[in-house]
Amino acid sequence: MVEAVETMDGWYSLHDLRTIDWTAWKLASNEERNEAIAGFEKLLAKWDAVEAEKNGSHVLYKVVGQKADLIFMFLRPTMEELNDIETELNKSKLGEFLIPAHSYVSVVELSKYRPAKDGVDPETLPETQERLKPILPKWEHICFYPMDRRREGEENWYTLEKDVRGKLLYEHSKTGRKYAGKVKQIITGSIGLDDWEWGVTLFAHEPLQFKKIVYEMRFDEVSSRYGEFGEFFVGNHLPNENVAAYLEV
Ligand code: VOV
Repeated sequence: MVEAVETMDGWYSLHDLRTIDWTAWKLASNEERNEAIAGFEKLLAKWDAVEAEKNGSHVLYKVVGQKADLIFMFLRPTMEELNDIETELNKSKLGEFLIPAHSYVSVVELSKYRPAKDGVDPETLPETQERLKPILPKWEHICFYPMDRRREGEENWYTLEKDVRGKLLYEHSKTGRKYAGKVKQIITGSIGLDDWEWGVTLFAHEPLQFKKIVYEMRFDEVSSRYGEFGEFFVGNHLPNENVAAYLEV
């Protein structure tokens, strides 16, 4: 019988994409706009405080292209907290000008393909815990897309033996390691949570590195034979101090 791999699961994740209703925003009075910006800055400060306490993490980027204007990624210990964040944003003044564009629910995931070293459960290691509950990098660019492992005829990931899958992912990790310092990845599992099986969130200082790593990985067997990909979203970092200028009309 083919064996599933045990996963280690960390913080829950919500990718929340919004389009700004610029027409309504321009029609709003100065007071309304100022109130919306001040309220949003308060929310950002609240989320920053959660991050400083290491009880979660978040990032905000401006999406390039027409799929959305903003992409938030929130990480929290529970799904309830993700729900609270969405609701608070929806009820906020700025929320009146935000049109939902897309969302994705998942959980930070690492898998136990490698045998335990000296009988130590990797999940107990501090470095594993740090990767399961990561403080998201605030690098200049983000790239997010969902993916599946193929389940068709001879190309069925779910009928491969675990050691074969482990070997293919090891090859994958060797390609990934070439991008150390250039691309940072957060893999979130979404089987049973959203429409695809994994979310891939990449951060880079240079957007071209997204194209390079994704292209190079297409030739790894784990992607060429077993990878299916959804819609891609890319964006540029929006630091708190630039929010007011970004929203100025
Ligand atoms: C940026 C570099 C990078 C590095 C170092 C890296 C390493 C690793 C390791 C060591 C492992 C296995 C153990 C674990 O941690 O789970 C993985 C696992 C995984 N990866 Fe990866 N990956 C990277 C990057 C990276 C990218 C760019 C993608 C998208 C693939 C593409 O073609 O567009 C990806 C996908 C995944 C997925 C979906 C999984 C889970 C697969 C599953 O079937 O269980 N990944 N990955």
